[in-house]
Amino acid sequence: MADSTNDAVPASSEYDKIIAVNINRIYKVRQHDTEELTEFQVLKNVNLTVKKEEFLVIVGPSGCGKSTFLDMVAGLAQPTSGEIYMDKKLITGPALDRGIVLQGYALFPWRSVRKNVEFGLEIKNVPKKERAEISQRFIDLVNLNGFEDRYPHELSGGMKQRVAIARALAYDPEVLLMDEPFAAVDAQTREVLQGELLRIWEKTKKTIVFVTHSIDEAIFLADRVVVMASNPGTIKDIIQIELPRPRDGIRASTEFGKLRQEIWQLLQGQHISTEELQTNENLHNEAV
Ligand SMILES: Nc1ncnc2c1ncn2[C@@H]1O[C@H](COP(=O)(O)OP(=O)(O)OP(=O)(O)O)[C@@H](O)[C@H]1O
Repeated sequence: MADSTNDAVPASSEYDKIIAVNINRIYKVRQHDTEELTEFQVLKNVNLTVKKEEFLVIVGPSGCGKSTFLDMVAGLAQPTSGEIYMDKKLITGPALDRGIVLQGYALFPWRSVRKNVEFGLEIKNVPKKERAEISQRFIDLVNLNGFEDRYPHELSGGMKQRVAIARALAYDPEVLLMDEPFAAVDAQTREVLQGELLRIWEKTKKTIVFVTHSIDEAIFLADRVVVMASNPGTIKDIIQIELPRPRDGIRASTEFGKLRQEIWQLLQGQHISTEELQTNENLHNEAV
């Protein structure tokens, strides 16, 4: 579905890419015992601006509405009230200007790596020769050179996720929407993919909205981290991540530790001391 212009576009600067205004999402849920329909508010008054070429990461407790919000930016779901604009145009449905990378890869099992990456280009009617050139460029970019003719079941989890990223990038969307894309891979592969994603982002200058449960992943990747609270889903705070880039080796720094503690406290809604933080080794990459 195409996006349409809207008279009531909110004031925005030339640096704004996506603007969400007063987003509310209410589901009607049937009670098992009485069969009555009750309202369940998932998102309440969410206002958020994503800047052009920004890497924005959203963290928050399970069920706070992160995926719901991302689905709305993708145009796959509609708010009950409120609007989301991209480049001052109201988002009313999905379009190729927004690429989506989900947890669990969602590759086409009957298509080879090359054919998966070419999918969006086929929809855009890009001629065959050009398609082959573009797909090869993105296969190389995600370090899958030599695997072009493999099928998804012949790849590791990390490789499948690389294909999903290459597929989303190949048709050149302006915005990349990523919903826990690395949740299904092992910790080591996850760090490799995070590094690769940053390298690709710096090279391609996309605007990225990325959802994760991992505080470390959020800090490592983001320009800003949006911390959400649940019941109903609201934005609790937005933390600017001013760590220098490139960020290789940054996880061990004091600044990184401070940010980890700050976000952890926000998510817990309570104060915990540095000592407590350090004694909990699992906290590093723990799901929130
Ligand atoms: N179609 C639906 N009908 C009713 N409730 C729904 C529906 N879809 C989602 N929800 C509810 O909305 C809430 C938010 O879901 P959402 O998947 O956006 O949360 P999330 O923050 O992404 O969670 P997680 O981190 O666990 O993936 C959840 O409580 C979920 O049960």
